[in-house]
Amino acid sequence: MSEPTQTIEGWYAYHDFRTVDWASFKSMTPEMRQQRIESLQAYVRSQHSLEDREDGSFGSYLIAGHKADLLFVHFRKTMEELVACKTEFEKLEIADELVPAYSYVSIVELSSYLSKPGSDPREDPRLKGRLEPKLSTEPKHICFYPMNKRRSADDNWYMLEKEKRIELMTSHGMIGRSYAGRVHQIITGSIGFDDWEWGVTLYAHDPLEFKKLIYEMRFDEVSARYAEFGPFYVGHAVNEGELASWLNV
Ligand code: VOV
Repeated sequence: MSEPTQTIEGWYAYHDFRTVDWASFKSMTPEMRQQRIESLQAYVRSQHSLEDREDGSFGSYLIAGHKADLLFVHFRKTMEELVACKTEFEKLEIADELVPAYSYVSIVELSSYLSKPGSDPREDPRLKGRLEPKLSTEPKHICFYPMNKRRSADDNWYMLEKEKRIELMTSHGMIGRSYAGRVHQIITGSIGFDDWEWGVTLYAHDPLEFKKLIYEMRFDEVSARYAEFGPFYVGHAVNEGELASWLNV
């Protein structure tokens, strides 16, 4: 049996994708619509104070394409808090018009592939920021997709020797690092939590960087041979004011 890789976990993550029921929204009186928009604005405002208290983080995004209209990303300290924030959202007046499109439950994960032998990665002062990411400081554009490492008879990631996995992840890390300052990644582990093994959340100032990076990684052995991907979502961050004008009909 090959040796499992040690991982360090941070905040729990809930990616909540929604589609707007425009027909229902348009059929309302302007007052009813306004009331619902204001309920969402107040909610978004309240979520931003999480970061000040270091209790979690939150981001709201508009999504391109027909798979979803909106994405709300929640980071929390515990799984219970993650469940509670879902319930809190469902109780908002506007929740009936924001139909669930997709969701993903995971936890921020750092693996020890590239840590120096004998070192304790927890002593790295940069670790807290990586395990407890502040979404308010991320670049505007977001890309999310879930993925697996392949477990087929010929190409089984989980049967590779640790040394081979380190070699492959080193090459992966080198490609990733050549995008430093252009793409920032948050890798969340989801084995036992959701249908895929990892969630990949990328941030960039220019969405074209997502395509460039993901394309380049497809040629790298760890992605070319071992990666399997779920649906891709791309969009950009909006504050409560932009969200309100976007919802206005
Ligand atoms: C900015 C881009 C970027 C950078 C710098 C980067 C670096 C790194 C490092 C250094 C490490 C290992 C240590 C750790 O920190 O965990 C990882 C780990 C991981 N990655 Fe990565 N990755 C990036 C980007 C990046 C992308 C675009 C993808 C999707 C792959 C693709 O083909 O679409 C990805 C996936 C992952 C995964 C699933 C893991 C965990 C694998 C496991 O088996 O445990 N990743 N990644």
